[in-house]
Amino acid sequence: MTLDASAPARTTGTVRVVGTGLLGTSAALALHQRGVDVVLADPSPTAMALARDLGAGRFPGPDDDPRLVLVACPPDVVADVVAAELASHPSAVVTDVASVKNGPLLTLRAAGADLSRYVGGHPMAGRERHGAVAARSDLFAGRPWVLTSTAETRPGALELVRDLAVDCGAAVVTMGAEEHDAAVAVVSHAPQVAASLVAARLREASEPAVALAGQGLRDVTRIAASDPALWAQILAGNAAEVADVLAELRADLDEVIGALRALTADPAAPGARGRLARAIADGGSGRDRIPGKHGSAPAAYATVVVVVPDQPGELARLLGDVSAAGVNLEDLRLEHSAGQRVALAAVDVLPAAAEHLATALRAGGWTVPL
Ligand SMILES: NC(=O)c1ccc[n+]([C@@H]2O[C@H](COP(=O)([O-])OP(=O)(O)OC[C@H]3O[C@@H](n4cnc5c(N)ncnc54)[C@H](O)[C@@H]3O)[C@@H](O)[C@H]2O)c1
Ligand SMILES: O=C(O)C(=O)C[C@]1(C(=O)O)C=C[C@@H](O)C=C1
Repeated sequence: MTLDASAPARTTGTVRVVGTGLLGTSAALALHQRGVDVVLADPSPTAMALARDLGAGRFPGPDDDPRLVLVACPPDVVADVVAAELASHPSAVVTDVASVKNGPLLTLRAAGADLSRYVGGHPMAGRERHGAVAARSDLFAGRPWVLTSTAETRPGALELVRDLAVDCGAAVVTMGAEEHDAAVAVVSHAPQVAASLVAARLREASEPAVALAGQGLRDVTRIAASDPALWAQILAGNAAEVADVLAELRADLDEVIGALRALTADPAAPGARGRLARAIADGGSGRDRIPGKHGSAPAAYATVVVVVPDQPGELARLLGDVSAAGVNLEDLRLEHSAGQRVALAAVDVLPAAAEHLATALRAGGWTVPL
């Protein structure tokens, strides 16, 4: 998805982005592309220079007077950095993007920071990579961006931060910091632990076993490649909530293990198959609740599978042909099989367009298995 960079930005004045890694540089790129004056700051001169060279904004000058400061540094220093920015820019509204919200808020309140000018934030978008080089201007497009204003927040501050999030292409959701932390424990933090633990089982698997890995394993373990230092901070910052979700997960796992042990002892163990089926069905019911694009209900897309030769430019050619067929691409997944010189592209489109697309691609010389 691309943002409409030609539409005028709602954000006016200078935005100072502190922490020019993945999140900070992605927001800076989105804002700068829409004409917003973006100033970049990071204790790492390399991170700052990279962000500038990628087109995310400019270096700070002596006369900068930011209207808005976006803090995108690691969670364990976020409260200190927000407090310092509130103090150094006494007329600016300060927001942040840290994945935990209640701990930093309590620290700021205890330190006597001016909370009237602080609005906590958390875009529900990211990647398993970090640093400016992984940044993308469309990272937030269509994704929820949580804002956690408080009773102390002064009028207008929330709207200013809302405009920034909207200029980045996000859909703003407001909630309290505690409610946020409980929610992300279920939808982000416990899933990260589960993915990492599943992937960790692969360390001792034999080479022939790992070579059989298919798309299911890749889907479940993508985020296992996340940054351990960042996640240690996130999990520690939301420890009680994440522990509660994981304890429920452990109880469910114990049920499944119990059923499997019962079947090992007696292949006809009464109730065991039912418990296994329920575990899978419950997962399906949970998954069905995940919203689709723009927070809407998941659309039931049809998938057209296309064989793509493993050569430079082939995927771009396929995307060009999908577009030339007049079909909107809703999603795309690539499946590589070990030792094969082709990949399978699973092209998701609206059901009404699937047959037309398959016919058009076959006519264009693509192999589209029935
Ligand atoms: N990675 C994700 O998927 C994701 C998604 C949503 C929110 N977040 C949150 O965004 C924040 C940044 O994460 P990221 O993935 O961009 O990490 P990152 O490692 O890519 O970038 C962090 C940047 O902060 C800088 N930094 C370190 N200490 C600093 C300090 N004291 N003051 C200012 N800058 C400092 C680093 O030099 C680095 O450039 C974190 O709080 C994280 O919880 C991350
Ligand atoms: O998609 C990813 O790779 C993410 O890391 C995204 C994700 C998430 O769990 O959804 C991870 C942590 C952030 O705080 C917000 C977003």
